[in-house]
Amino acid sequence: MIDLMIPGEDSVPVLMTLAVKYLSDCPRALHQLMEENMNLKRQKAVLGEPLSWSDYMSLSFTKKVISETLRMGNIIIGVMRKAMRDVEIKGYLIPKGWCVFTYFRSVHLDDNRYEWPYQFCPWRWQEKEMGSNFTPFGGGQRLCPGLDLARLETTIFLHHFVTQFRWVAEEDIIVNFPTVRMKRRMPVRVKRRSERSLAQLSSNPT
Ligand code: HEM
Repeated sequence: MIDLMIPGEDSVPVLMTLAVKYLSDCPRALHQLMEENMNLKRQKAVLGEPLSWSDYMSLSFTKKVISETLRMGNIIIGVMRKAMRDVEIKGYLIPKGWCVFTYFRSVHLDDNRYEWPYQFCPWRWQEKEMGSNFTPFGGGQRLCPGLDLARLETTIFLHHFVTQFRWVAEEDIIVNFPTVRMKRRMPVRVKRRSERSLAQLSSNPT
């Protein structure tokens, strides 16, 4: 249990914080995310049903926002491996006993793999599957077992945050070393949406 809690404890809040940061800086993405989630909230209010797994699966733009946040944010910047025997990869020899650091940031922000890599662009995820160019959760035998939970928790957070609150983010910058964090801890002024606007939402589904 401890093994699951320690890696899961910090990474998901960082993912949520970065999503709020990128969305604050990209009003078009925020607007589309809000529309998608407001539509779902309206439907659920009309039907009087709680959120379900299929609702989660239907939030396609929200998924893209999370993928793009993972790509740009690089919450885990890379992973280390030790060669247990001589290994040859694409003509390069990694001798037995050597340690290798695979640096995810260099792949996720490589302009040969992603157009305008420093631009937050959730729409890019419509175009192609990123495959081995996208490894925020690692890969192979040590693939993060919390990857679906991390995405689910972040989706639930974003759904409630954008449908029930408005916010204004203060200026802040992302620090990438030694761990990813916000320099000023990302101060935001949050205001709950009024009861009236939420009531209008449920009485006027269009
Ligand atoms: C944004 C969220 C997360 C990111 C970016 C992330 C990333 C990663 C990465 C890259 C690895 C591979 C480490 C390696 O290969 O050496 C890993 C491993 C691991 N993660 Fe996550 N993780 C996240 C959330 C979580 C959550 C929510 C949990 C648990 C509830 C979790 C549990 C673990 C565990 C137990 C391992 C070790 C797996 C092993 O060594 O076999 N992670 N994670």
